[in-house]
Amino acid sequence: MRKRALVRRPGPRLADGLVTHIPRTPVDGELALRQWQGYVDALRAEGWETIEVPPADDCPDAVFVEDTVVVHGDLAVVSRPGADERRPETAGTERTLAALGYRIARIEAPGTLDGGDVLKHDGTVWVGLGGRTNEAGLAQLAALLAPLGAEVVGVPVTRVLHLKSGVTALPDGTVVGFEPLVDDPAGWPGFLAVPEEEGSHVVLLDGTTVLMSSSAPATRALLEGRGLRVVAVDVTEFEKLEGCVTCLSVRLRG
Ligand SMILES: NC(=O)NCCC[C@H](N)C(=O)O
Repeated sequence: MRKRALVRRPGPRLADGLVTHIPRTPVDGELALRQWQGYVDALRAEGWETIEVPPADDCPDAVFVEDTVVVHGDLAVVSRPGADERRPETAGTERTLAALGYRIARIEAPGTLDGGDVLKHDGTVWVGLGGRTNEAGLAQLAALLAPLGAEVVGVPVTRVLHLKSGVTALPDGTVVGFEPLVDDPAGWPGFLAVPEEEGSHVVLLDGTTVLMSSSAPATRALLEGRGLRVVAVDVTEFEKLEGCVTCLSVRLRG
């Protein structure tokens, strides 16, 4: 399987990125660039080819490229971000995926949808509602993915920015999250509570390896105890903007 990932380098206005659920704290732009490079290097070291989406330097949050698209099979559903300021970010992602041969569809007004609200595992696609993504966005995504065999399920998200700010899935499908920030832990069969907020976010690199933030050492130990290999990266400057390891890339498989 060919493993490729879209990334987008942070722009000069990164420190002005949106914050919604946490207090604003100063972001060190130079450190952020080094951390982004470390993230890209970690993907490459694990066998992922990285493809840079052209910068969108007028958009402070453009580095969080995951929010601009949902890729399923050969279809790229270009998002319509719930925050107006982020709408111009999608054009570069669309061009990049079209050039790679993906079929393109778009979420249209009045729908809104951020890629960070979309969690996929094994044919099920959970979509977080209550923040940046609305019912119309969910309905459009469901209609676009139904022919591909995906089942789309809405879940409430009120305590964090995006669904995947609260929960992600391990390679075996176990959903992990920091319980105080998960709306309905009991709604996830086999939910595994992790001890740190930053431990909620895993990027699956292969069937036994996950990428996560080095801000969550206790969660790392927990996951290693379950037999997973963990690659940890520093993403503190992105965490200050409610970003995390998931939102810095879009993985393309196959
Ligand atoms: N998928 C994600 O978790 N994206 C993080 C986006 C953070 C950005 N500051 C925002 O508020 O849109």
